[in-house]
Amino acid sequence: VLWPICKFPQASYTVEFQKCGLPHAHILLWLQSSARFKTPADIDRVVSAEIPNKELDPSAYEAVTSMMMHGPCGIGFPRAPCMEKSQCDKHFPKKFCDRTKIDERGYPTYRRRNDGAFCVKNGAVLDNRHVVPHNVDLLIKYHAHINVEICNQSKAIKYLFKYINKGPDRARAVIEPDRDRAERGVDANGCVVNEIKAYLDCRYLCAYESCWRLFSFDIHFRHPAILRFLVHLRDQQNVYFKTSQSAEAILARPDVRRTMFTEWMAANAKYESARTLLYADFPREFVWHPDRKEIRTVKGVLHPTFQAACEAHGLLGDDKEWHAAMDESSYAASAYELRELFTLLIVFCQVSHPTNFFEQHWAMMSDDVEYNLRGAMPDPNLPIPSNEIHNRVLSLIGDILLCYGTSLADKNLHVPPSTGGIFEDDKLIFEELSYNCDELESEHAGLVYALNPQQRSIYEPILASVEGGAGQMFFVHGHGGTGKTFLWKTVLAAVRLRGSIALAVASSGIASLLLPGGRTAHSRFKIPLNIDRWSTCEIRRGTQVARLMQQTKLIVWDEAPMMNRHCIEALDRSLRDICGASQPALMQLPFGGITVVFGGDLRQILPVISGGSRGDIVDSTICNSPLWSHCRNMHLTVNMRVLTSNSDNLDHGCLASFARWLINVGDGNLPASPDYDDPEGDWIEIPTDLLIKYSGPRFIDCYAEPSYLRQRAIITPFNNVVDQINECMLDLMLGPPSDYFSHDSVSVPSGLTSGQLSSYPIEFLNTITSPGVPAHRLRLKVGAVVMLLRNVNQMSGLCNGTRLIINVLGVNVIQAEIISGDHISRFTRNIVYNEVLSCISSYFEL
Ligand SMILES: Nc1ncnc2c1ncn2[C@@H]1O[C@H](COP(=O)(O)OP(=O)(O)OP(=O)(O)O)[C@@H](O)[C@H]1O
Repeated sequence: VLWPICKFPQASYTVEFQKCGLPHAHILLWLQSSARFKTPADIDRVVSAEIPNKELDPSAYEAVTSMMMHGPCGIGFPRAPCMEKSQCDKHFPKKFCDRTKIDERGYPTYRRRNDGAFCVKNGAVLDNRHVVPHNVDLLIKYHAHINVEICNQSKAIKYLFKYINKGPDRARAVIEPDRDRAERGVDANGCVVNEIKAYLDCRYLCAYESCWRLFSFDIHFRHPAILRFLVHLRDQQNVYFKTSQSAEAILARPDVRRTMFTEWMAANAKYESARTLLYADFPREFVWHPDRKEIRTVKGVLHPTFQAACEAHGLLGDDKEWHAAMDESSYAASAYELRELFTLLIVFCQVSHPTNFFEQHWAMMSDDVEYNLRGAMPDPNLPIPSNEIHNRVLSLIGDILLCYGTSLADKNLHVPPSTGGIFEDDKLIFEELSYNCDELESEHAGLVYALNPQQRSIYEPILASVEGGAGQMFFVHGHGGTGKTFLWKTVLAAVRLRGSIALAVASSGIASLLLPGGRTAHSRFKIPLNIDRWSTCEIRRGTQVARLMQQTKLIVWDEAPMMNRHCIEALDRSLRDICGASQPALMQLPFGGITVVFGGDLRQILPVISGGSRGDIVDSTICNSPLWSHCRNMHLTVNMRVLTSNSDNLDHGCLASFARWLINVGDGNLPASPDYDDPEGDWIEIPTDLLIKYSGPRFIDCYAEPSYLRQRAIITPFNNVVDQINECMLDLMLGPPSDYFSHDSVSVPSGLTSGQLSSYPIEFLNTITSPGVPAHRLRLKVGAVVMLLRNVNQMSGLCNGTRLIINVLGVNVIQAEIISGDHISRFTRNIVYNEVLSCISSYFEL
């Protein structure tokens, strides 16, 4: 039993330990810090760790030696209950000590003089080193083992509270048998009523807690409560702000104009009774809520309820936000854009009632559908049943969902009856076979003609493998600019113009945009995000994706070295299974007999293994996969980027030397600079002739021009520096900023109980920053450059790395223009704040 006494020695309560049947209860008294315990001598008066003098006080000697001697334990007494791994877990015997001391942490070391005092217990001689700290008067009065400790400084006081709230070590639980129902009362609904049990069904308070409450001890308090009354001259109140905030944003804050003092004046004007009170007396009848003055005011509008204010902030976690996004977009967006936005919301934004959501908005997504149906009818004036249009919109949304690798059924949307169109059930195959063969032919002819000898020596065996059905596996090594993408385009065109299916994938979204018909490997093959050596792709036999795989003749996988080998092995397992379903012999072949070409530069980014060591990273690369032994390695070494660059602005000699220098960096051939004697890093000096000296126009004069922004970027390795640069650049731009806030919650299926959940309050979640996820507050302005951090829609060029310029900042929707990749100048409306907008990183360029 551990018991705190706060007012010792005038403890006003009487706890009769012996009556409790605990004559030798182990009681720990923590003596609260007070003026009495300022010096070691004060402590010595109350707590002792020494054997009293038998001659002077026999009863004290008797009490201490019978109850407060620890042990014997240690050598010769290994079975003592305190012994753990040959050591006493209470650290007895203690050291002799001439006087009581309190260490800097607030823990006391009691006086244990080496004065020859001893007693004999269980045949062992024990001296002052074995005395448990005690108070002699308490021992004599209660005749119980009462361990007394001084809780002398605030650092140690936490124990006082810890022990109170710790609860008992033991509890008794009773499992009652289900007695005969007849003995019990049954209410009108047939439910058993056990009045006695219901009466006794009370909250359990442990002994410590109940005593703590009975004695009304404070847990904490501050006395006296002090509130500083603000006084200032008219419009001369202090305004606190961060240097990074713009003047407009500061002035828009309601707390800037309304202070405690101005509101006192306002209350005087409004309430008769207030005029009788002095400022200092005001709190007796009025309450000042420092936080309430602004919480209901959003962008200068005072909302009637907190809920309305939350809604205006877009903080409500129901579908309202998505409905509002659709409504907001409907004023300016076309039906086609609205369908894309709708699909985006369904895929990324966890809409809770997809069917309701669709039913409420399908009409606004149907303008062009009705127009097209009428155009196809012999008499355009005939009425079209709304059911027909409804289903047509659904089916168009189904087509977009397919591009995201999902379907109407997967998203709990109604599946309309089939219209019986060609390839209705195999849209993915149809899509892959619908390339324009004439265009492909002329493109291919030009590309093949231009191939350099190295590229040709790779192109031919790949085509031979595809045409002969040999199902070979290739790996094409090549540094940046050696013409890998050029080669992929040639090979893909060659296979596709023959009417065969060739799938182009890349490990990253931005690289996939460079390939014709390119997708990320994860989305194309449904590779699970949590991957291990036993994973398989989430492609079921008999599905559209599975049928597409069975028809595929070639897979080109760019930037393969940055993919964990388990992803590649998962694809191998899945393709063996899917292709082997129709021809069992294919199960024995890598990738089910499909020719697969991997490409990349092993010196570039390797797979990211969170918390992994260098060895883990190397182990996860493709060349350590068992599949590697099947791989035919080919090399591209001629830097075509240097050879073919025909820009007048570029000095070819400089470009070539830069390319050579870059290869040397990658190969580790450059010595660390003698100027930077840094044992941690490998510092390499960039030759001054490779540095570009900037002498162009200023950012503030040109930032409205997309072509200016497209060619410029600031790259820094740390997110906090990015944030600082963003703030600085945003301030340089004209116009008011808009703030968008993320909406974070703890994922409940992660095994947390509700108690554990409450230890992750929203405020805490909002402070968490992690790589790849922007901060809780995203500040944007029209004209700002942002970069997408997720693959939102690769077909539209919206993927991880796509840069856009903000054109319109709505409440729920942002309209932006793409400024990088092949989809430049495409307007996109389908970026909606909350989960999806959280994939945007504010990103500026000079
Ligand atoms: N055989 C060729 N004839 C003419 N131009 C070529 C040839 N091969 C490549 N190029 C050109 O060289 C440049 C670099 O080629 P490409 O982008 O294919 O290289 P890469 O290896 O994919 O580079 P990175 O790894 O940096 O993406 C491109 O402009 C491309 O058009």
